[in-house]
Amino acid sequence: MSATIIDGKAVAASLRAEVAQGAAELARRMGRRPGLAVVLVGSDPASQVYVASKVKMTREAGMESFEHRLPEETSEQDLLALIARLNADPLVDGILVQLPLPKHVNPGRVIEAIAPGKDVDGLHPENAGRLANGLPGLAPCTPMGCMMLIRSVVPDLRGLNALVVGRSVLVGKPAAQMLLNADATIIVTHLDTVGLPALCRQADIVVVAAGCPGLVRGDWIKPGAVVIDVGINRLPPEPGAPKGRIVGDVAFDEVSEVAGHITPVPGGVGPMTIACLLKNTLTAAERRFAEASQARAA
Ligand SMILES: Nc1nc(=O)c2c([nH]1)NC[C@@H]1CN(c3ccc(C(=O)N[C@@H](CCC(=O)O)C(=O)O)cc3)C=[N+]21
Repeated sequence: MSATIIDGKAVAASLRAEVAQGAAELARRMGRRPGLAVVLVGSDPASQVYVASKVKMTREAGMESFEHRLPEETSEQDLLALIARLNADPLVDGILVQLPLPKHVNPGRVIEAIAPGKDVDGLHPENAGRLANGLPGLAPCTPMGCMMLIRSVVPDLRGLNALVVGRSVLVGKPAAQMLLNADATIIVTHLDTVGLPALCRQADIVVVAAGCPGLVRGDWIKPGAVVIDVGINRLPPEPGAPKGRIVGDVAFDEVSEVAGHITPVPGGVGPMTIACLLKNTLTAAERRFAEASQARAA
C-alpha cells in the first residue's frame, strides 16, 4: 500500500462548515434562511437514503429543507406543475429532482423545466453550456466535488494529463469540462473505448465514473497518479448478510499499490456530492438575493 487516501468525509465536513457560515451570514441579510427543495418520485430504496441524508445535512448547514415525496405513478404533467410552483416560490433558492425518475416520466423535460438559477444539480442545458463556455452558472455537484478532492492534493493542474472514464451528463462530461477549464489535457473515454488500459497509464489524474465495479486495475495506473473513484456499486449480499458491500469502479487494493493518492468508496466522492449541493444552494441564494436587491434599487 503506497497511496495516500484522500479523506472525502473530512474535506466535505470542512466545506459544509464553510457553507453553514455563509448561510448564516446571508440569512441575516435576507431575513430568511436559504431554502432547498428536494423532489423524490417513487420509493427507490437507495434514493430514499440519499434524500434523507440531504435533508439532514441541509438543516445542519442552517438552510431550510422542503421535501416533496410523490407516488411512483405521479404523471409528468403533475411533476411539471410542482416544478413551476417551486420556480415561482420566493422561499425556494434551489430545486433538486432526485434521479432516476419512473420510466413514464421524461427526465430531460423535467430538468429543462427547472429555472436555471435554481438548478442546484447543474443539469439544465443552460448551466451545462455555461460550464462549457467557462461562464458563471451552477455546475454539477459530483464533478465539482471531484475537482475539490483533486485540488486538495494537486493545486495546479496545468500541463497534467487527466483521463475520465464515463461520459454521463451527470458526471463524466462535466468532469472533463472542469479539468479542461483547469488547463489539464483531457482524454474522455467510456466502456467502448479501445485500449483503455494503455491510455489510462498516461494519466496523472484518473476520474472513474463508469458504474462498473472493479473496472480500473493496478496495472492501468501510472505510478504516483491521483485516482478519483466516483462509482457506487452495491455488491450482492454474502450468504446470510442483509445487504451487500458498497464498492467503487476502481480495484482499490491493487490500485492503491501504484497510485500516489486515491479516494475510498464509501467516504470519498459521495460525501463531497452532498456538500457541493449545499454550496450550490448557497450560491443560488446569494445570486437571487443580489438580483432582487438590484431590482429594488433600480
Ligand atoms: N438529481 C440527482 N442528483 C444527484 O446528485 C444524485 C441523484 N439525483 N440520484 C442519485 C445519485 C447518487 N448520489 C449520491 C450522493 C451521495 C452519496 C454518499 O454520500 N455516499 C456515501 C455513503 C455511501 C453508503 O454507504 O451508502 C459515501 O460514498 O461515503 C452517494 C450517492 C447523488 N445522486
